[in-house]
Amino acid sequence: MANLKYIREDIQNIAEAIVAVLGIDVTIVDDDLTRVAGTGIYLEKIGEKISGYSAFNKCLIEQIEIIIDDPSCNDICNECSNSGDCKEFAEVCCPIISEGVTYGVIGLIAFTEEQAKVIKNNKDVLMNFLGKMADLISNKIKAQVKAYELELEKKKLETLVNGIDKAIVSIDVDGNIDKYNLKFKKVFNLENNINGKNIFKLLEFIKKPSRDNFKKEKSHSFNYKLDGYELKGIYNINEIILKKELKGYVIDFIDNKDAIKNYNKINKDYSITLENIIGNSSIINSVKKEALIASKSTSTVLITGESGTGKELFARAIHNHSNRCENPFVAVNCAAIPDNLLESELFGYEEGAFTGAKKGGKLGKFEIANKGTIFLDEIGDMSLHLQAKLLRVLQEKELNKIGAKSNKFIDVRIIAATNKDLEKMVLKGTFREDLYYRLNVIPISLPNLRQRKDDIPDLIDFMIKEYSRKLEKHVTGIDKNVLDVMLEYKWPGNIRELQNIIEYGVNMSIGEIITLDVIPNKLKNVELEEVLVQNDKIRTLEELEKAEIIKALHKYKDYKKDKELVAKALGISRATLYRKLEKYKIISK
Ligand SMILES: Nc1ncnc2c1ncn2[C@@H]1O[C@H](COP(=O)(O)OP(=O)(O)OP(=O)(O)O)[C@@H](O)[C@H]1O
Repeated sequence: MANLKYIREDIQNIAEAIVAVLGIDVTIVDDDLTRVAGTGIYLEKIGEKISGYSAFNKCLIEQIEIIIDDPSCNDICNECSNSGDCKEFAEVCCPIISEGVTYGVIGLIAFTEEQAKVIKNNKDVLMNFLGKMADLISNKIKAQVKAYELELEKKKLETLVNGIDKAIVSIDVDGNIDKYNLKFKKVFNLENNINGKNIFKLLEFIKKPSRDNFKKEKSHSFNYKLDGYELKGIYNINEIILKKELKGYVIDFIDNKDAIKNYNKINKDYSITLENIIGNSSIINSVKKEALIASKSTSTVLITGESGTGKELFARAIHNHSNRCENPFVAVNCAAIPDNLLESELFGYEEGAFTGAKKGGKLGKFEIANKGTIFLDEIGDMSLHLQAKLLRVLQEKELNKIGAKSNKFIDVRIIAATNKDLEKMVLKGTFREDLYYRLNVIPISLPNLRQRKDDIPDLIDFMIKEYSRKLEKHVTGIDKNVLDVMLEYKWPGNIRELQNIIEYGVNMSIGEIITLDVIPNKLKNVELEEVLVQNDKIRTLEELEKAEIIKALHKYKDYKKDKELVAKALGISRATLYRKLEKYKIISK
């Protein structure tokens, strides 16, 4: 990227300074033998390619200095194509070299006898002088290369900073704006020229950093309002320190909505769609169809189903299929947050709403989910007081923030979920009937795993792959016996429980196949669980015998001589015990 033509002005000045001192004309050519500077008759020939000047060519190629003091008997001149017409009486030329690369040639040319005499009489001095001039030019080239590299770095940084999806600005120690990216101006609706303006005046919410307390004050929440435009988020300040001296700060800003969007993007269930929810049983397929229809509507959806059946997964898929998918999906677990905090979590509050309220107020989940979807999980656990507030939001589509003077319009799609029987709760008076009907516009009932046993093999396959990858194991499948056990088991914890068992199995497996020995006993002794649960049912003697055998196996499962102890407890021989295990198809370790 270096060429003499980029510093043409500088080298022309050098050429003219030489003529002024020596009275001999100067010409400078680049590595292409194109004249880039010249004096006397060469002034008009700048830009032309020199031809036949073989001394310059030789000087350039061989990186040597050349003096011709008598062209009539000089070998180079004799070979030169221009030898008949040459008007030169003498010449001195020197290569311009920087870091081993030749960038051109500088030469002194005598067009009169007198000038030639000066050259002849001062050969060494002139050669030395010309060498110094060539060095001067090569230093200019180095500076030009540095300036180019710096400009390139600057351009790269500018492109990088503008490509970041975050507003960024740098300021000097007094707060005067130095550099910023496009997003910074866009996010704060700022006018065109903000260079040199003071950030503490422009964005009053920014606190001037104090050096003593800098670490503690690095991050703050902010609330920015300008002509009806409002923005809330977090900003971080970082120091710019050069050679131990504070030179300024870089401030970045995260809009609360952006933060949620980004969270959603990295969350594993972000991209879940109905097609990639595992399961092909007829029951789950018809639920998927209902969910697809629900995704095209804006009405409230109520998803019911036992714990771990995939209610949140379906809620996300509905959101992702809807035309709100580019906007936030905000999940709130109503049971996990104490009632007194849930209100501010959902609806937010204004600054100064109550003692202890945060400066700048707090954004509620409903505001964050604006234009998107809010997922109210475990809605059955919401207090009656909050149920009333939620009902108002649903009816009026307006939000009344704690401490706010007026209501705010919100556009949020609600998907609620519960594993409780809301109808029963309505009858008992613990859930508002009006809210129940408002929520239950599109009901979706998720089957438990017992009702979709056909899906178990696919789910197991999917989970084995997932955990093998995560845990860096090479487990590829399960033993047929394990699958039989799993198909028999009742799965009270549904898919989440299946996930736990597979994760444990993949962890514990030594080989490629998950075998019975890494499967928890509760799965193997299905009947025992039933015996303990259904003790009021009348059973056949065979059923009773089988149950007692399982009970005994369970009791002595951790003993070394378990079969012997079981047989003894049941009052039968070991051989009879084995026969009965075979008969009742009881799997035991
Ligand atoms: N069809 C499926 N394929 C694969 N994984 C699934 C499927 N359904 C659910 N899961 C996984 O099972 C776990 C439980 O699902 P999810 O949290 O959606 O259930 P839930 O009904 O909302 O549970 P809870 O009522 O306890 O909140 C999650 O890790 C989810 O990714």
